[in-house]
Amino acid sequence: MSRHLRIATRKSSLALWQAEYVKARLEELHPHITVSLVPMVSRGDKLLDSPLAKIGGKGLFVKELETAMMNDEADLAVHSMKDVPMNFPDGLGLYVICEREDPRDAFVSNRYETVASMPAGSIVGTSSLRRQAQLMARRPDLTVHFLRGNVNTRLAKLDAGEYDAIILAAAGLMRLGFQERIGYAMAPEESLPAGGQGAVGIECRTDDTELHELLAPLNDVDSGLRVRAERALNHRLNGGCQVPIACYAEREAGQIWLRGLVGQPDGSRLITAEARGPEDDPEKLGIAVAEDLLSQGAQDILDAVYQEEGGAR
Ligand SMILES: NCc1[nH]cc(CCC(=O)O)c1CC(=O)O
Repeated sequence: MSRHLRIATRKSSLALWQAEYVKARLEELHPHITVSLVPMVSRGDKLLDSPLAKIGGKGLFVKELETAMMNDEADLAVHSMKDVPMNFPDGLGLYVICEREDPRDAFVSNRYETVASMPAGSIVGTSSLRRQAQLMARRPDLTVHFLRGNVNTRLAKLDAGEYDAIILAAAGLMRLGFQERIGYAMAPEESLPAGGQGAVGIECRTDDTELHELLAPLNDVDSGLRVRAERALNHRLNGGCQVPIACYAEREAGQIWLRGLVGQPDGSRLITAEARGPEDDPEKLGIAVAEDLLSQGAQDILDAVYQEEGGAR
């Protein structure tokens, strides 16, 4: 079967890396197909300098790619699972979750080895309320400053001396060849990752069964089960990557072990929950852990964050 496939992708270096990765895998698996990239600018990219939390909206990074697929200008889109909303427009679906890269957060600094060794008053850059909440809970004496932009921009701002340290996803650094910049990968106990962090997913049209077959070998069962549990938790809490929700699933002794956390952005309160459940129903486990968090008052924290976003912070 010969076919030409078009991959819709954002233009950031990380998005392009991920699209090139899927292109290479597809061409290696299926010598008779050709693959090209259709790079495009998403609303999220145009707004990179403003706090995404404020301009609100999940799916800021995927909408343009979805429109391209629906208009038959592209056949598939490659996403960081962390940024993909739970629900898909009619006619599109998520068909593959690829093998997950390191899901942990990375501590990056030119001055200090660890969070613990930073003196009081040190400035840490991140724009993730999830990272901020967990950092401030441990070290209320540190100062968090806003930091957005793609991976290269963030490293450049660190190197310019604007921050004593920054925290970003290990996966993005590793994919772009910056692994030597990682001071250390933070254990889930120190910084529980965002749902889906480190995993790449592939979205395409539901009626393109020929493409579904071509994509099938890219699916990684282990990563898929874990990310499904995490996404179910996020979905139950109605959260995207702009809210202080963390969750991380591992497989252990034939079960899925899911940990979840909702944190007050200033670190004054962290709500945690965890549970183990059967591998045949990751969604049920995700919902159960989410409901445990809700029963402990997570909604109050989330409501306050949403209110802040809607306002003129
Ligand atoms: N929210 C932006 C984003 N989306 C995916 C990644 C990193 C790679 C990944 O999780 O697959 C990043 C950057 C970061 O959080 O540092």
